[in-house]
Amino acid sequence: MTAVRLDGVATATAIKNELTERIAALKSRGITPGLGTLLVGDDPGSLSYVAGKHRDCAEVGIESIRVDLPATASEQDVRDAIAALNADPRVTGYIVQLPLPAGIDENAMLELIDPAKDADGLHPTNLGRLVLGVEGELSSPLPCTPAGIVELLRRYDVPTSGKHVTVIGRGLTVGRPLGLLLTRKGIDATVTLTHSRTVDLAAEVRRADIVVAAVGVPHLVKADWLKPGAAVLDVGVTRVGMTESGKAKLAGDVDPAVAEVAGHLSPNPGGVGPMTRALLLKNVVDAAERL
Ligand SMILES: Nc1nc(=O)c2c([nH]1)NC[C@@H]1CN(c3ccc(C(=O)N[C@@H](CCC(=O)O)C(=O)O)cc3)C=[N+]21
Repeated sequence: MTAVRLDGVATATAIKNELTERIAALKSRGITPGLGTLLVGDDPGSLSYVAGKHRDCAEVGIESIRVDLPATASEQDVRDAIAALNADPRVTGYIVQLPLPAGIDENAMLELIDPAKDADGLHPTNLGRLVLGVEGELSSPLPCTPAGIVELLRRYDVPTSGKHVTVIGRGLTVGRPLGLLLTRKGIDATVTLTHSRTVDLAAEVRRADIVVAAVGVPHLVKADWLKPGAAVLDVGVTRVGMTESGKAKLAGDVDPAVAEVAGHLSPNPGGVGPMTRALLLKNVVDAAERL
């Protein structure tokens, strides 16, 4: 068997095309959506993700405002930058790129974000609305990677209702909110949320119809762990060296041999990463439409 490729690049392009019309409609009402990014330090991965987000904005006609602080920035510097983003009328939504350097209290910084401008859905109010299952008028931004994963499954008609999903990783940006999203009414999956203390991870993966790997352990998920035909989403990325031309060599959380057993597989790169960025743009447009 060779798995159907869950093409995140093509799907993200489709989403961006849909957003372009909504952005034009906002502009005709005099509202220009603007995405702010706050990056602290010079981690090469984070620099590359932030650059990608600004490229995406340019592509769809969202203004983008970039704030970069040096790795030596104090917590007060970060507080000040967040206050400035909250006050800046050009910024209709923004993200604080994670992780922040050691010594800066990440949770405390996330609490300072104006929930109405929280493009990542990581402010406690918005995470709380995800737990409450608030939908409609007050609907909150969803964390971008979980929303991107669910959207990728939906657009490829991979059923979730009543299906068993094993999520590997309990981090703030992926595993933990993904468990909440997948168990919402309308998505209706049964979720096993695993982590570094899980006993017999292979057994938890083996009973899954859908496996989401988001831990940053290269090639952790093996072909012989899978139920044949399962859908596999490879989210983690680890820099495992450099190519001769000086580009970073990246490895996902899923062993490439999984493609022979899985029914669907998201490549990495080219899978969930571009979807994360597309859903970030959607959060920005949603927030601007609520203005
Ligand atoms: N507050 C916050 N929100 C985030 O959403 C957030 C974050 N912090 N910190 C880091 C992680 C990681 N992340 C990625 C986004 C896009 C790609 C992506 O597009 N990757 C491309 C390849 C890399 C590239 O083109 O630069 C791909 O998978 O095809 C990867 C990783 C968002 N994150």
